[in-house]
Amino acid sequence: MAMKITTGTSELRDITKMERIGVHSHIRGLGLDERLEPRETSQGLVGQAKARKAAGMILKMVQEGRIAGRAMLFAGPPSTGKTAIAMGMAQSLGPDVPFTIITASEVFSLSMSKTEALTQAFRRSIGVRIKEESEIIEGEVVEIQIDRSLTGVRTLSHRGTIGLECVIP
Ligand SMILES: Nc1ncnc2c1ncn2[C@@H]1O[C@H](COP(=O)(O)OP(=O)(O)OP(=O)(O)O)[C@@H](O)[C@H]1O
Repeated sequence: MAMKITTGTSELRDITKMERIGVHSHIRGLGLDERLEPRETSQGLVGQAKARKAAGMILKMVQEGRIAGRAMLFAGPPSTGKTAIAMGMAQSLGPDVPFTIITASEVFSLSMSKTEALTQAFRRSIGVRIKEESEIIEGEVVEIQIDRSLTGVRTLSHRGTIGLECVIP
């Protein structure tokens, strides 16, 4: 796929997000058995047995509703699987649990305030589904009446009425 790289901030941000999704797209869970023991290779993860088991124990407490609103800190050298295990936890919690990545450089960006960056990340994380319902009235327009002021003075806003001939089932 061709990608255009310009100095525009939004385009650069999109590419970063796509790359991050790509490098972890093989992860579908923590790869644990029913006793929370890590399978050697499972759900896209391999090795890191102790870390996966520890993450699985926390995950079980979350699933059972025993902990909520807490944070986990993953520490370790670069590229050792911290993000991968966090992604595995989110995947195990199901499709309704969004995985949101936010980098320090986004929070300290010059183009956006810290509050705005954090607000956007929270909005992505809470995964609110907005359902909008609207009533549609179908019919044939039989009359259009625009109300004009009696003095003849033009105003910016006009009120009017549209008459519809409808068939009500
Ligand atoms: N145990 C694992 N099994 C399979 N793939 C893994 C495992 N650990 C890491 N990876 C993959 O290796 C790459 C680097 O891992 P990841 O980005 O999770 O490391 P990190 O510790 O979060 O790095 P950084 O500190 O630089 O952010 C990613 O593509 C990730 O999916």
